[in-house]
Amino acid sequence: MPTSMPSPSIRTPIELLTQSSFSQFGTVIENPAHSIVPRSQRLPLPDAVSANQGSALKFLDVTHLTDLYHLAPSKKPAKAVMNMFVCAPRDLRPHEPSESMPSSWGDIDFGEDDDGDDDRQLFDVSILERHPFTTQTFIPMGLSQSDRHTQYLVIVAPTLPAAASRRHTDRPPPYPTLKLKRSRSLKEILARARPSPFTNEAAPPPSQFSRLHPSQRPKGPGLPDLKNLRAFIATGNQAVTYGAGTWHAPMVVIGDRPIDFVVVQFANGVGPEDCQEIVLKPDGSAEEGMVVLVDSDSSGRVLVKAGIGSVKAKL
Ligand SMILES: NC(=O)NC(O)C(=O)O
Repeated sequence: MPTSMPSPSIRTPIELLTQSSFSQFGTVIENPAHSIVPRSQRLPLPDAVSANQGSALKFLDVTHLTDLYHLAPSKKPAKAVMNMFVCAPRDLRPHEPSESMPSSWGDIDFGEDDDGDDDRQLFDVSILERHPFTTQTFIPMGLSQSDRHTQYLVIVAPTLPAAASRRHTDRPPPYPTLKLKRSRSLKEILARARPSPFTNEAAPPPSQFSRLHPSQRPKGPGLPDLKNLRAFIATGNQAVTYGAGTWHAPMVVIGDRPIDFVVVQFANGVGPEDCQEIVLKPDGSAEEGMVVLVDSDSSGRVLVKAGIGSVKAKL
């Protein structure tokens, strides 16, 4: 994989982080009782059971941890690890008008900072990374839902089809691929045929990946689709899981103080299997590269400018 790729100049507005807006990239973990998304727009709740002698409600399987390291070239097994990231607030630069394109995503209020009191700053996205063989869950500690002075952004991009990535790619990086099986006997071939000559089954047997929850399936080996980059603002009561292979920016804290995150993932210690990075370089004609528009009101609250709740919703 190249270590860098040319990037167009695109300005991306911020969306609210919700399970449905984020579903193609992974999962959002939150107590549904505190969700600010209207019930009609929520995905089905995870199953819950009573626990601790009736004193607790236990939501089951709230995120889908994935370990695909058995498909890694090194075959080195991974172990589950919990790391802690202490993420300092990022530098934002002052808003300047620009010829950059608006993001192709969402219902965008791309106009100049029109409300006299609102403040617009810019975050430059200069690097993306992915963990092809594992999910990665960021759990903020000590941050409340109502904390408006310190929040975090989750910046992600879909994956381009492999063919569209090829012209940028010298050597494909390690990526989970299903191995072609050795040539099969006639009996084995017939056993997979549908309708089956041996049973009444009509549906084809599922592939290894189709058995996985949609958020767990590998995204493909391609480069990030920068034109469809998305930026979400999280509240302190939300944790986030990046699906295996999801291109994302290193965590972006906005505000006054660092956020401590406990980070849960698998790892096998083989550098390019654990983490792959790509630097975004504004291409020759591009003015500024990939930029997230960070709008906030006079109290420092980040404003949501695209997707659900974009009508000047305040977090
Ligand atoms: N997301 C983030 O901040 N960092 C990583 O994913 C990492 O593993 O370094």
